[in-house]
Amino acid sequence: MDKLQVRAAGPLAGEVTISGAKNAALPILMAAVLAQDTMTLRNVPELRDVKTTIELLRQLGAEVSDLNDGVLTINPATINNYVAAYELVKTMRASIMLLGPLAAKYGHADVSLPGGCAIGARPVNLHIHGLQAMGADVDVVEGYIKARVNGRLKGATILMDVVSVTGTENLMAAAALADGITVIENAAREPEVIDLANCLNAMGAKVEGAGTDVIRIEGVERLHGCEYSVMPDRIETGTYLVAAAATRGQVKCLSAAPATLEPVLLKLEEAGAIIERGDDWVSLDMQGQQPKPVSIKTAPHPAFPTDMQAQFCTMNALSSGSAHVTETIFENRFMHVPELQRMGAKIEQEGNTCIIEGCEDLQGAQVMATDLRASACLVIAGLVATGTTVVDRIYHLDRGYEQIETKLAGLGGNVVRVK
Ligand SMILES: CC(=O)N[C@H]1[C@@H](OP(=O)(O)OP(=O)(O)OC[C@H]2O[C@@H](n3ccc(=O)[nH]c3=O)[C@H](O)[C@@H]2O)O[C@H](CO)[C@@H](O)[C@@H]1O
Ligand SMILES: C=C(OP(=O)(O)O)C(=O)O
Repeated sequence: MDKLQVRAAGPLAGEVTISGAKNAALPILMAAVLAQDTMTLRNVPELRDVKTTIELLRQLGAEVSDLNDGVLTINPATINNYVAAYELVKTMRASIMLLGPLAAKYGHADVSLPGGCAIGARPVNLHIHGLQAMGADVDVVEGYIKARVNGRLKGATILMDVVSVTGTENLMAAAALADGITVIENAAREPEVIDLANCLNAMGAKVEGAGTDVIRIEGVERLHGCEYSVMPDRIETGTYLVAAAATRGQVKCLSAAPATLEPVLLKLEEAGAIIERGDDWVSLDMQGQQPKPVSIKTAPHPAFPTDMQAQFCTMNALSSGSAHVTETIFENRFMHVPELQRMGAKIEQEGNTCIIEGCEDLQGAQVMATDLRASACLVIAGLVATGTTVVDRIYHLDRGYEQIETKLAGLGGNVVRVK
């Protein structure tokens, strides 16, 4: 199993090119199932989750090219199997996003229940209830969600009890082919929901209101293939900005979309960073200063994203004071805290809040990555710690960060992958 060996090498400095967003690419790749003919997707990141999605689509019978310099073609016309099997779904929860498109296009979807993961139970009841409201018969049998539709799904008004990103995306994609109008109330407003809506509209769908909490979809009878470029990854961007802040360095992120990460940029400014932004770039400069502590509370967009919480824990652990970090989205998203404590971080957890006392530096240790963003926060800690940090189980990291060791090395970081 691969590990990352990280050593401090002073402040990070330089430019890094941001990849396409994992959380936009995955729903878009799965929504390709809805098209009549070939989709050409650009800026697709080379990630383990993308490879898993390609494998899932191929198992359905779709003709999918290999990923070449960010370009992927998917011809869904050859799909003849409607089962997303446990073996792949268990490695990637986002596979649930095949449920809506398969049910809408083929009237038949058997998608393995994804199950919980390190950060929480992550139920999918809202995905199921929404499809039922659109007229699908949905049962959970032997670990599989089995959806059957007689004819077309019917447009419906759906109130989401909880704001769910993939729940909104699944139902929005399904509604694109439904008969009539679907209104999703209390919809997620994340930028990735907008990106999926833009792609669906490029395929001929009629989606309005994505990015607000009410999305209206007028179903159409068929969707065609299109060319679409996936938005830049706002969480990858935020991760490199925090890495530079924690090392008291400077970084310019290219091919980024700063407008999608405003809450993170505001908190970095509060930490003392000088942030500059253009349409497709954002830079951070700490001018050699230790970050100031910043309290954060995660919540659905446009509030502070849960996917940046772990990285901010590391930055606060290296700050000049005391901060509170409160997680309100997932019930178990502090698995990185004991690992940071092993590196000398002063963190006390009380329920869903961590109280963090900053210090000048951490000590290198052998640590275990428990999920994607926990892995990133441990790598950032290793960039500042004395001695060597070895981050184990980095298959989590490979799910969502393209070539992290190469990109960090380009900024002067000392990060080596060891087999
Ligand atoms: C592939 C992808 O885009 N993943 C992102 C997506 O995950 P994901 O879409 O799985 O997360 P959700 O937005 O659905 O989860 C938000 C909350 O809703 C709850 N819930 C969700 C669905 C449901 O049917 N019932 C229910 O109770 C969850 O347990 C959680 O407490 O949004 C999360 C929250 O921004 C991010 O951390 C993930 O990176
Ligand atoms: C939690 C995440 O992803 P996923 O929903 O794919 O597990 C993440 O990107 O931080």
